Amino acid sequence: MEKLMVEGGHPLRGKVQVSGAKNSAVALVPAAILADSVVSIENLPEISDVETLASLLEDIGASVSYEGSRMTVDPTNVIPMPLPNGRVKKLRASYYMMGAMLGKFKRAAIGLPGGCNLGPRPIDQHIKGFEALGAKVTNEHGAIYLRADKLRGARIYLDVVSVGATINIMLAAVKAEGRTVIENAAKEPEIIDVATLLTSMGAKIKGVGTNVIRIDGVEELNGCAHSIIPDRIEAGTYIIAAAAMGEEVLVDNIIPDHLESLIAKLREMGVQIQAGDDQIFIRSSPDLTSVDIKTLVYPGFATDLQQPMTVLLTKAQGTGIVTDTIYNARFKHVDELRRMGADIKVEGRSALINGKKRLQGARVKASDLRAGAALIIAGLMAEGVTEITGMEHVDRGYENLEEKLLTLGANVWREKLSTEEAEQVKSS
Ligand SMILES: CC(=O)N[C@H]1[C@@H](OP(=O)(O)OP(=O)(O)OC[C@H]2O[C@@H](n3ccc(=O)[nH]c3=O)[C@H](O)[C@@H]2O)O[C@H](CO)[C@@H](O)[C@@H]1O
Ligand SMILES: C=C(OP(=O)(O)O)C(=O)O
Repeated sequence: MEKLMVEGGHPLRGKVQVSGAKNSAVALVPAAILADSVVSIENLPEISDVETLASLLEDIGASVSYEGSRMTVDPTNVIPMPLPNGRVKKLRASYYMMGAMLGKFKRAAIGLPGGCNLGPRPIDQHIKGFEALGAKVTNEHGAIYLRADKLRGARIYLDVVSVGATINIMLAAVKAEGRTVIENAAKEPEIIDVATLLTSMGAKIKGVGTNVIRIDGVEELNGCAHSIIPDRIEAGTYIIAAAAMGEEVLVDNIIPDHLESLIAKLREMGVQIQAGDDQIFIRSSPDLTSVDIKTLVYPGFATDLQQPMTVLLTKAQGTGIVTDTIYNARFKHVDELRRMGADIKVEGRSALINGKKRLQGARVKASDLRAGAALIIAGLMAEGVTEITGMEHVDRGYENLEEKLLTLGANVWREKLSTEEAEQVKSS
């Protein structure tokens, strides 16, 4: 077990390159099995979620190889092997194996997924979609069994706008007979990225990026090459870090349009931001003003950036209210921030942040991926050294985190936990 040590107070300066999007990659890798020949995925982030998914593909007979940030998947010999718990539980996105295997084999047996503990993360809308396509779905001893004689296109109205359900239904429907219409679909850029890959394979998909997606099933899908879009959440994390501590920071290899809601809020706070074609320049200000944030489905403010944003608000003048309408329990970072001197109250699905508080280095624990990102930014801002455990969550989603922060002038390093510390972390 390791901890990240962050010595605070160093201004950030320079350029950081953003990697491929985690939340695309975790759907693109399972999608590759739908093809009948080799799929090459470029700009793949080197993160543990991708490694886990690649190992699941190997478990069902795919051949996976890497060359730098390119992954090649040869799905020629895949078989519908059950994937019970174990590694499936390590991440939420293992649920994309359900849609991909159902689409490919008309059957699948997959353990219930894991992922960040953000409160309940139901998959009823995914199941509703699979059933509408003709699958019989049962939950037996903690695993979901899907079986269909035939998949037939259907009209599916999502009761909640869900990224996961939209993608999973697309994966299951691309080879179904006839037309599938997903109504009230999510519009996140990662969904468009998955549809782009499927279209390159030969799928017929229209309307992605709107709330009605139409899919005309095809019999076969072929191999192709695809490059993943930049990670808007990783980019947002560095942008928020720069808004807190940046003298002059350039966040490069991004799609600024994907970050509009964040940019608008940061400008409202007084952060200087210039957006170019594929980069954003950020300069912090000593006089930041508080704002209120409400997370919403895309293009609203991303729930994944809510936790890092909470930290920035501890520095601003006034009181900011952060309301998470997607995950109402996504506030586990708040107790840890309080240990560092933050003045934050959680009421229902909102956090009230009283600003202009100086943070102090402390021993804190990352309870989930973006809580970890938030604590790292807090560490960069704090006086003294912050020790962050729970880094396995952060490693699920941030490629070369230390290297990138060091390039910007931060002072961060990892240390192994002593046996005593490891015991304490396990029992806390
Ligand atoms: C819309 C939204 O902001 N989605 C975010 C959500 O995606 P993620 O894929 O985790 O969640 P969904 O988009 O699927 O779910 C959105 C909401 O719908 C609910 N739900 C979902 C599926 C279902 O079958 N039943 C159901 O009730 C969820 O509990 C949640 O409140 O978290 C990801 C990781 O933090 C983010 O990258 C996504 O941008
Ligand atoms: C919560 C996240 O990941 P996951 O849905 O994979 O747990 C995230 O990307 O912020």
